[in-house]
Amino acid sequence: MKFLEMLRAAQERNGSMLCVGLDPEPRRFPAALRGDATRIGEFCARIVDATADLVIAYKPQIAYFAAHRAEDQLERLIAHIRKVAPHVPVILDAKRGDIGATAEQYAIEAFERYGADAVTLSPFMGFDSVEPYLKHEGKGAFLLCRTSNPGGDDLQNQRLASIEGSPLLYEHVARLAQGPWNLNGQLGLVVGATYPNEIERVRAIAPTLPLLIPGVGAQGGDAVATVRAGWRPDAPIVVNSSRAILYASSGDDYAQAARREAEKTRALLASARP
Ligand SMILES: O=c1ccn([C@@H]2O[C@H](COP(=O)(O)O)[C@@H](O)[C@H]2O)c(=O)[nH]1
Repeated sequence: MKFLEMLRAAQERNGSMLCVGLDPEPRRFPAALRGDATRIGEFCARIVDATADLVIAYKPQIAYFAAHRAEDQLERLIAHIRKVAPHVPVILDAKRGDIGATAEQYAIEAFERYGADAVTLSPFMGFDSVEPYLKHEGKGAFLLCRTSNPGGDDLQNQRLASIEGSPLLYEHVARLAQGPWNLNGQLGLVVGATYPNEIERVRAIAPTLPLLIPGVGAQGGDAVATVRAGWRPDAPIVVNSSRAILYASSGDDYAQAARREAEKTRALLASARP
């Protein structure tokens, strides 16, 4: 099944726009696991077990694994997701961007080593840095467009005077992804929940693309405004929350607490659907 089909199927089956972000930080683990980087995979697997019927996707952020030499645990975690939640797509948040030859290797890493269904990419180096990912049959790629951090303004909100209509950079990225760059029909965009007006603008430019929307929860993005701005019946929105769910409790009940927080967020997102 192609990535977008998987996403639509998971949205339907779990009635969800919520993506749980897997950003494990051993120093924030419950006492029995705290500080132990060898138990990253186990911590995340319990979160997956507790939320598999509530989510549209999982988004492991690779830095949280690589920082602790835990890439092998990430491989096993994704295999675990395949086993307990085969209907839920995995988006590897790696934000890669490099020349074509190197991008080919990054694509192999994401799709063959880890077995991810989609990956996040920086479009900054242009189309030849994105193309190698599109050659992997049925795999998805989300291009950073209007990111959730305040520093996103520095470049993404600059006007491109040399392009017809003088679009802002993030608007231009949205146009490219909706149009000429979307060779395999599996491209999406990353837009921060902290900027609902920009989500609306991106939606106007890219009406059929899936949007990956981080920034609700710990970053304070407005979940209701996000759905109102981005929801379309035929183009999934994938609203990510990581820390607010992973660390809903610092006790042994962390997985149950994560489930309750995920249920709450899923319901809030659903309540905002037009
Ligand atoms: O614009 C972006 C792109 C990616 N992220 C990533 O999403 C999660 C957010 O974590 P929270 O704990 O829910 O704040 C994290 O992995 C970021 O690297 C983003 O925040 N903004």
